[in-house]
Amino acid sequence: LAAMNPDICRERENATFNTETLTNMLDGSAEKTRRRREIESLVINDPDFQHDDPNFMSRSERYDAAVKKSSQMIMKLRDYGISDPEEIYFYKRCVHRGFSEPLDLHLGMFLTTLLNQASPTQLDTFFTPAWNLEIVGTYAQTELGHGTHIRKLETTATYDPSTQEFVLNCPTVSSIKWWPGGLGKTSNHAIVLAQLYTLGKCHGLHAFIVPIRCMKTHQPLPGVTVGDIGPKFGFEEVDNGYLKLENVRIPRENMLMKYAQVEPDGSYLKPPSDKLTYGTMVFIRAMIVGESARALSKSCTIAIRYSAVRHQSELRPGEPEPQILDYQAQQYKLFPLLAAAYAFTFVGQYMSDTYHRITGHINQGDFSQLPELHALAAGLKAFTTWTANAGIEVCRMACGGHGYLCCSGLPDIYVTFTPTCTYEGENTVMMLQTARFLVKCYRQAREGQQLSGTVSYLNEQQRLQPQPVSSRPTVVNINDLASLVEAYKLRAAKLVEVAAKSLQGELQRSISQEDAWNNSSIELVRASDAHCHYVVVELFAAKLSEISDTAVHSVLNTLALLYALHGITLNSGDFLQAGLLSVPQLSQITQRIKALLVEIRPNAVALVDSFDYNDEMLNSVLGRYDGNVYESMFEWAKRSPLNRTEVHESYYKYMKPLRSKL
Ligand SMILES: CC(C)(COP(=O)(O)OP(=O)(O)OC[C@H]1O[C@@H](n2cnc3c(N)ncnc32)[C@H](O)[C@@H]1OP(=O)(O)O)[C@@H](O)C(=O)NCCC(=O)NCCSC(=O)CCCC(=O)O
Ligand SMILES: Cc1cc2nc3c(=O)[nH]c(=O)nc-3n(C[C@H](O)[C@H](O)[C@H](O)COP(=O)(O)OP(=O)(O)OC[C@H]3O[C@@H](n4cnc5c(N)ncnc54)[C@H](O)[C@@H]3O)c2cc1C
Repeated sequence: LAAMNPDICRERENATFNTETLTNMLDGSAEKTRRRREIESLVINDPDFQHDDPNFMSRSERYDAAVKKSSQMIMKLRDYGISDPEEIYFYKRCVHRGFSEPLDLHLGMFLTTLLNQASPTQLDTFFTPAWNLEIVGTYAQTELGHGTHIRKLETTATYDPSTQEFVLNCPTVSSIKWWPGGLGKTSNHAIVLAQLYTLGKCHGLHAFIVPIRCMKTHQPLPGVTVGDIGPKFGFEEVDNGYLKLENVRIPRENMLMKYAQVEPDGSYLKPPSDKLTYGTMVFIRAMIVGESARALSKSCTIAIRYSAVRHQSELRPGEPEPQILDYQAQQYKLFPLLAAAYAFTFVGQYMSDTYHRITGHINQGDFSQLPELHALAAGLKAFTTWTANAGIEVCRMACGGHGYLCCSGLPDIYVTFTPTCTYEGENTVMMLQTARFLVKCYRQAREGQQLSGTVSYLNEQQRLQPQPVSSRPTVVNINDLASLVEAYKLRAAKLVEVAAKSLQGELQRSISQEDAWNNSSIELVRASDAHCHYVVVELFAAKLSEISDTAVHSVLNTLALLYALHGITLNSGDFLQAGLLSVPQLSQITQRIKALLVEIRPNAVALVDSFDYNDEMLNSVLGRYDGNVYESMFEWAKRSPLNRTEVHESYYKYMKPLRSKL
């Protein structure tokens, strides 16, 4: 075993807090950390789950290996008796080393949609076979022609009372289902979102369970055309698919009927809210917030550990080359992202808790908090994925040339993560959904209604009217987190007002609501962004009050300040325009940020160690815990398929004959 790299050892000795304490806090408790590690080691020490480097495999081999692992995983989860959803998730994440896999849609959306939208009788019929993987399903909503605007989806489900069946059709090319994960080759069922027609009337989008492949032979059923949509930017393990349905008949009982219903004679019973069909999307959006934290914390782990062992250039003439982590510019790239990774971890926990709390109420028949849940999940999904997406690239480039190698792990993190900005609701579209809610709340507050929850700040609109800077004694205290939270709140209030006024102004030019909305999109997206930014800063600050360990508290407080101040510098125009900040304060903030970078420097490696990514999970030669990067890069390169022979066959086929001809 090679010795630990001395630079990275020194980093760990210099930390001012106990890594394990922080890891326990991130997991929820010491017991939870123990259990997570136990589950991870079950996978890592399992010979069936030895991980061949996918970079040296073809797409078909990667799909094959992923299906093999998933099948074994299901057996082993049974054998070990792991049934807690969180524990299943740890196990699964470790089995697939963070890659997406063909059963993702079955586990994440097919089962979830059944649980939330099937009637009790339907659950009896479908859930157990689906849980036992006899039924393997996907969530088939998006079509070639429409992903965002789902009201315009064209697939139809027409009720035939004479046989008590629905007849499904994709009548046009643009109505072919396109994208669903696991649809191409893996699934034998799909939850298909289709326009419901009964007794000659269209009732909009509803969910149907459609068998697509024979349960015995796995051949496509009559009327079903199904396949893989081809190679993508990433997601190579996943058979995202197409599906064309032609006069496919399913029993009446296959429409999910917990809320809306079609009776045997074809009469239609309305759901209590027509947005309940969209529930699974809200769930996944809420979960994606935590994924943003993971993608960013992994990338920071790689870039910061590597920056601690990499030496380059001269800082002072004649002295040894410094660790690149000692360059202020390097710290300025990485530490704000590290702070964001922590912020998003806490926001992810909050979003998951909030989802479960409000879904609990919905299951009791109380739908009152659904609009806020939707607005929050949509906005935070967009806000955190945008930041993490850009941040992964910053981390990769901060590793110089070696970041471009697949063995750095960063390209895979990027291509796996970047579609979160698009799927489950395109980010701009999601921001506009949040804005719709914010503008509505703003108007309600204006009319004197008392708002609660994350938008309660809009109640204070009168008090919030920004005054000229000169008439205020102090604007914001840049050393005080509570004061920064307040500034973010005021900025959000201001930008919501700007957006609402833009709408109002447009309407006064007597154009339609819809055109006014389109002409105000820039302001609307910015309002949502500011609202989400406020929520994130607020939650980070709130988290600090829960931390009892003083050393951990101190280092997280530094990170929270950095997160808040860095966000102000990125959006300084807003804060200046709103009169929340003075010009001299801007340069004070830069000075303060520099001081915070210096404070964080000795703890940087310990802060990424606390995320506790096992080397097997991180899958990065640059991010190795022991810091021995060059040796393992050289070993990895030797395994490149091009190196299987000393002389490649192309030499004999092309170069050698060419030489004799010239
Ligand atoms: C953009 C919208 C939201 C627009 O919907 P619409 O019905 O036309 O709505 P509107 O007229 O703008 O608003 C009407 C109203 O509906 C509300 N609403 C909208 N969505 C929800 C929701 N989920 N929960 C609760 N409420 C919702 C809106 O807030 C509006 O409310 P309001 O009228 O203002 O009171 C919708 O079409 C949509 O959600 N599009 C995005 C599609 C999407 O997310 N697809 C995901 C496919 S699955 C996938 O990508 C899986 C990948 C996973 C993987 O591979 O791992
Ligand atoms: C890897 C991957 C996996 C997927 N898995 C699934 C799956 O399992 N099941 C499934 O059903 N779908 C799946 N999808 C599809 C995905 O949900 C859609 O691609 C997504 O919802 C975006 O819709 P779109 O492709 O129609 O984009 P478009 O809506 O065409 O977006 C294109 C551009 O138009 C803009 N735009 C659109 N509407 C508006 C508006 N109202 N206002 C302002 N701007 C607008 C967008 O901001 C964007 O810039 C997957 C997609 C990917 C990439």
